[in-house]
Amino acid sequence: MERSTLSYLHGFGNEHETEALPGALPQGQFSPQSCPYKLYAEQLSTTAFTAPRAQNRRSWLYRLRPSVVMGEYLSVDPGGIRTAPDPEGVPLPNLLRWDPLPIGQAPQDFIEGLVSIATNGDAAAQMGMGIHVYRADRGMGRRAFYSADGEWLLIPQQGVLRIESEMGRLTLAPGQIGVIPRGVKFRIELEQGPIRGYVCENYGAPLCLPERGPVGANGFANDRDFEYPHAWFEEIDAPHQLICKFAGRLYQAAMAHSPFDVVAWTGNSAPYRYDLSRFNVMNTVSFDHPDPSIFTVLTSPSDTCGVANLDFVIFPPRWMVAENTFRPPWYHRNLMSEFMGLIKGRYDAKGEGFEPGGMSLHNCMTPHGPEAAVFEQATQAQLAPERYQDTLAFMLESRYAFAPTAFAMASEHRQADYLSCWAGLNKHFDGKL
Ligand SMILES: O=C(O)Cc1cc(O)ccc1O
Ligand SMILES: [Fe+2]
Repeated sequence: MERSTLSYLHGFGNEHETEALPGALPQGQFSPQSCPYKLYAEQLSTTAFTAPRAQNRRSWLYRLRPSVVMGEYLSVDPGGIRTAPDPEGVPLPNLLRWDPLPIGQAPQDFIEGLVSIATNGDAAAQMGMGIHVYRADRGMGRRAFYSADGEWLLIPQQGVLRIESEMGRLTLAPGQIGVIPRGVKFRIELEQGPIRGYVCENYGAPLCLPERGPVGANGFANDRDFEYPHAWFEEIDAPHQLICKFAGRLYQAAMAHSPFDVVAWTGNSAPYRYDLSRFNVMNTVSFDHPDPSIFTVLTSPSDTCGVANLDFVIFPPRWMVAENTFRPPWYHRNLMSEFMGLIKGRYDAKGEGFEPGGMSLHNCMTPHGPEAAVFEQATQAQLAPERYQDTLAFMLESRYAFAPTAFAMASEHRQADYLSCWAGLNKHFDGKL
């Protein structure tokens, strides 16, 4: 497999500018009468034209042909891909957990291997998300994809992939995340396969960095660590297939050339990646277990201040120093619904059963917390400073309850006995202090 060494532009949401050929970007204006190299100018708006300036996202693309030069969209089978509201999906209060989905026997590319696990909200109302698992052992070749339904957050768990997009190329390995804005055409190639990971298809407001509040001007995910691709293009006049996800359906359109023909672009909406090891972890240095919102990497706000459409939260390697404290996550019930995955290692509330590549769903107000063995250990341990090593879990937290898909409910990889990991939580109360 080819291994690429790509360089990147830095800074979250910056007004980046990049050209694959010198002088390809028009200077001083976006839309001159004729563009350098006789390219076509095309604006890509991923927020409304009139969105407030701080949230407004758009880029100008300078390409060999405008995107409209393509065949008609024809409806195709969506395979395992589902979108909210999913008629087969029922939001359930039950605690649910899945073992990792195997990568499979038949050769499949990123799109062919996609299967949806849960959805929430309503794509048409631009709220909520779809959660999918991707599995692939070959690249997409002359197939390209975009979603009109939402922005795609890729969370790799195995293998190394390369996002080849209209706006350039990025590699992605476990421990990194990638975000592809709504509408941006891309294909996934393999650098080191097979690949497996999670996708969060965000129907709502584009992900942005959370506020820092009293923490100050630095910390958590720092803007400078977000990496954007340099412009890259190919000039291939041969048949390509464009697949589009629109209003929950999949369509396919023929193209007589590569859609990856953008020679230069400028703007603040483009795919980006972030290495989760750059997350500057904040936590207590005194006592008690803070809310996991301290680990929010990116958030998609809803229309209610402080109540997210979606928070992407991680549980990274860190020192644990809390004194006289039950250190694992507390037992709790939560307005927000929690979907979790594991990239590597062990998660501190669970032992065996929550494996890398696995998933759990704890919906709105469903009680949960550490399993019995973790409780025993945590209440008796000597509380010395301890480093949580080689571990990386994540949570997609949302105000909207999740509906697992029919596939996820029927899957042989769903753990029917998940509840039993709490069964050993016996009563210790004896009426005495
Ligand atoms: O339920 C979970 O495991 C996620 C979680 C972790 C934590 O440290 C505090 C609250 C919470 O929901
Ligand atoms: Fe929780």
